Amino acid sequence: MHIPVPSTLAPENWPFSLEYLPQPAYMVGGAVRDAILGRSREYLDLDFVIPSDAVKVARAIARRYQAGFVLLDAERKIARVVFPNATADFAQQEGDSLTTDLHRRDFTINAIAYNPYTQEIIDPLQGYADLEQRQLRMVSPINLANDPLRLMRAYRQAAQLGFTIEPTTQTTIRTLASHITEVAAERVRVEIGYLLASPQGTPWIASAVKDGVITHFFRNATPESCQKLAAVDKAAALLTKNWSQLGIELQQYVRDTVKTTWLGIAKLACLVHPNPEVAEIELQELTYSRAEIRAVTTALKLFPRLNLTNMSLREQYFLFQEAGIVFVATVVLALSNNTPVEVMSGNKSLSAYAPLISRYLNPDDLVAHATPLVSGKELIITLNIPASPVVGELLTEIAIARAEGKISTPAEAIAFVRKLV
Ligand SMILES: Nc1ccn([C@@H]2O[C@H](COP(=O)(O)OP(=O)(O)OP(=O)(O)O)[C@@H](O)[C@H]2O)c(=O)n1
Ligand SMILES: [Mg+2]
Repeated sequence: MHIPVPSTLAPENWPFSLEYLPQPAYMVGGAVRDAILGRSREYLDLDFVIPSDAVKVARAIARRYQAGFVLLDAERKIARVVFPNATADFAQQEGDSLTTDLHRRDFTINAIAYNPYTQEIIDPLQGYADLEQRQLRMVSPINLANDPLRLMRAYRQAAQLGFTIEPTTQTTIRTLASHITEVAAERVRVEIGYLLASPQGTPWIASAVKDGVITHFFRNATPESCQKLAAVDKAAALLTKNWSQLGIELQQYVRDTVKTTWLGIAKLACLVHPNPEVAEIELQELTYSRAEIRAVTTALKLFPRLNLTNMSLREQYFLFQEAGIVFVATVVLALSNNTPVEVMSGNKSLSAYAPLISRYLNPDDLVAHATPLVSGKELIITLNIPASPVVGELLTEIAIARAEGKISTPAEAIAFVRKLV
């Protein structure tokens, strides 16, 4: 079958010139797949297969373009060149022909090659037909067993591409599910991260749970946990509709080294064991960062409190102190846990959170974003008291009294604590 070459594949769109590639050289993987699908990629990530000297080629290109160079796998000869707006991986061809190399890959849609010199698409596994049918078909069961991360990649790519998993492939994945434990935890975490971040991720996480691919990491994950994920999606959509700023925050995480968004944190909280201590162990084993683990356990601990009615200002103050920036994930979790998916469309339950959300979104709010009227040092000097935990307690009382409108100046704060000590 003749497959038209998408213009987006052309070397003019690459971050380096074709003349630096030996002949032959092939582009493979996600970039070819996505170009054929007409899918635009926010970040250019190219994969090349080169019959020999792949690492040398990569090194030469990195040098010529003053780009970053990373030797990814010395044994299999894979190197990465990092450009300002793109990454290109150069891998030595596996086996003695391109066809052999393509036969060692995970899914047929990822085993299509493009020869930039001849402008040919090479598709020995009929990946194009599967692209047209929008399905992930394994190249072979052995390939899945050889690198069991591929079991999870199936769900992740189905979610990202809006594809289905071809039935025989899915049956094979179920059979091989227990092999997922052979994979480095970090690689698993990355796949779970993609699934959590994908707008279509929830039904595919549910499939992966059902097929036994995720349950080795989250032993408590059940079909009910997956219903909670759906409720989180719905809660996030509702909150976002009413408070657009929350929508922006849900997609963000303070530290950019950490990829999990607040929405992802809320979803993780549905998958982990409900006991925060057990959850912590599960997340540690998956190599989540301390910040991510703390975010999940904090949201788990705090969300029931958001469902209390008539919280005093003092209670609200402590809630915000403990939650900090995890408030966004906590409120999503509270809304999703409190209300069944079917009735969540009514605004009744939503309005229960409105006062807290307004406080959180107002940087001048004295309950959610308390700033000190006086410092601990000032208290120690003015009141002539020793440094001790009492100072912290007094500062808290000042902050609460200020939020309650009882005091508003440093002088009033000092007078207020004099009566306390
Ligand atoms: N466990 C893996 C990882 C990758 N590949 C092959 O290597 C290619 C490039 O891998 P990668 O960049 O990780 O995935 P992509 O399919 O390119 O998807 P993405 O859009 O996430 O980059 C894949 O298309 C596939 O052919 C594989 O067979 N098995
Ligand atoms: Mg890729």
